[in-house]
Amino acid sequence: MMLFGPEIEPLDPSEPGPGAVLVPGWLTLDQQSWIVGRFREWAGGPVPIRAAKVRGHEMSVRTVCLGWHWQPYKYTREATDVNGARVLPFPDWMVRLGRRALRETGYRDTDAETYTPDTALVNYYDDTARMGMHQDKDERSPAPVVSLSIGDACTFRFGNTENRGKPYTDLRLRSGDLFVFGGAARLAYHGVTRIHPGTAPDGCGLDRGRINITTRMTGLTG
Ligand SMILES: O=C(O)CCC(=O)C(=O)O
Ligand SMILES: [Fe+2]
Repeated sequence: MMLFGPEIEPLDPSEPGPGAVLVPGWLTLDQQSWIVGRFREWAGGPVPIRAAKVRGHEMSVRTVCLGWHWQPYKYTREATDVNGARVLPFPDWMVRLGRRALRETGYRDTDAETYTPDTALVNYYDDTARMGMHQDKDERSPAPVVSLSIGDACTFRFGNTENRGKPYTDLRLRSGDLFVFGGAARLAYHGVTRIHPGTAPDGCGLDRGRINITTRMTGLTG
């Protein structure tokens, strides 16, 4: 396992790079299954989970948002591309979790304490879902993205900030893993090339598929 913070030199070119930190098994099984319970509530609405449409094509991933609603390629309070309802508020426990994530991945205390994520994209992947290489760049704040994974493992491709291609590193994100990307890695291209069905651990709360939660600071007001 490799663990380094944004202020530390990259350890090895095969590692994701400065600002990107993977912490395997960060969430306990109890925490994972509790979060899956919350996911089932969020998925029901007021804005039900849906596949966002990119240039007329539905994504294979289905997403429900908290705090701000993301649609290609903007954030709004109301899900104008779904049913017009206002999204659920961003939960306080997720702010605390995000701050702890930064503290425990080598971010400076001041960065961790001021981290106030105000949106979460909660993605559900079935066996065949994927996510193409992209940057998370609809946020105006440079604050890190905190990513939590539950359920089946995936191959997560973490690339460079210039383009979708090489160099990139293929990582395995498993149930309970924390991945943080900020600093020099904040605008790195990344995607999910495949799900590994049947790899969810007993007790994580999910029998099939994968949940990924990313918390972000939009930098928006209103
Ligand atoms: O599922 C993942 O691990 C990544 C999700 C992602 O990149 C996103 O929601 O923007
Ligand atoms: Fe992303």
